Amino acid sequence: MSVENLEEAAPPARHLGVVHDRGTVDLPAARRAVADLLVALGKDPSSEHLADTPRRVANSYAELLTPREFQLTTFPNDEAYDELVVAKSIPVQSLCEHHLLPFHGVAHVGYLPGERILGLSKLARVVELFARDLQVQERLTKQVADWLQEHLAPRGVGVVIEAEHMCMSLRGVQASGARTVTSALHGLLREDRDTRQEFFAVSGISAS
Ligand SMILES: Nc1nc2c(ncn2[C@@H]2O[C@H](COP(=O)(O)OP(=O)(O)OP(=O)(O)O)[C@@H](O)[C@H]2O)c(=O)[nH]1
Ligand SMILES: [Zn+2]
Repeated sequence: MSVENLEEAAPPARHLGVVHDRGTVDLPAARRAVADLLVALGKDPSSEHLADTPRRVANSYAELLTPREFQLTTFPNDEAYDELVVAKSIPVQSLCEHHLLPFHGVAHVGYLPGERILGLSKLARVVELFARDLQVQERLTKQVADWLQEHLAPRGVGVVIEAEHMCMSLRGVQASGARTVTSALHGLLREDRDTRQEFFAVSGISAS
């Protein structure tokens, strides 16, 4: 089969451009601010050990706050697959907007296909899209669910995030190991008890 024929035989994929503009990081200003912070903390940013720290910290925040764009690739659900699709234990790491400290854990993202199915990697990419921001876990969970409902129009969506917050572990109450569980549901996963319980069971969450 020629290359052209192979391309013709490939399943039709639909690409939706995804741009999520939430402002840009001003790196020089961030570097200056980190140097000021070091001084405020009683440290000397001109010492050999700290000389490059403002640059590293500014770059780190820029990386953590800049979502990677991607194409939302979907395919026709030609086989009329009508059971849950769940991507389990997607690593999630984000920054708490109260303390600028990380929270990290896993996300379980599921949907009940309608007319189209989604390229599986996109479930993890949607989590990352919203995780690279200053967040609270509740908002992050809901943004992922809302976005999938809006862009994929499935018969249902479920998102569970389990995460440990460094602001709760390293400082303050120092509840190291405590994990927060949040969920957001749409469509049949919200309305139909059996479907919801199946999603929670597959995600390893007991839903009595
Ligand atoms: N709801 C929610 N709260 C969060 C999240 N991340 C951090 N927090 C909480 O945000 C709250 C901020 O409360 P404050 O009392 O203003 O901050 P604080 O004095 O540093 O509080 P402590 O952590 O209790 O010492 C804390 O209770 C954090 O645990 C999150 O994702 N969701
Ligand atoms: Zn916090």
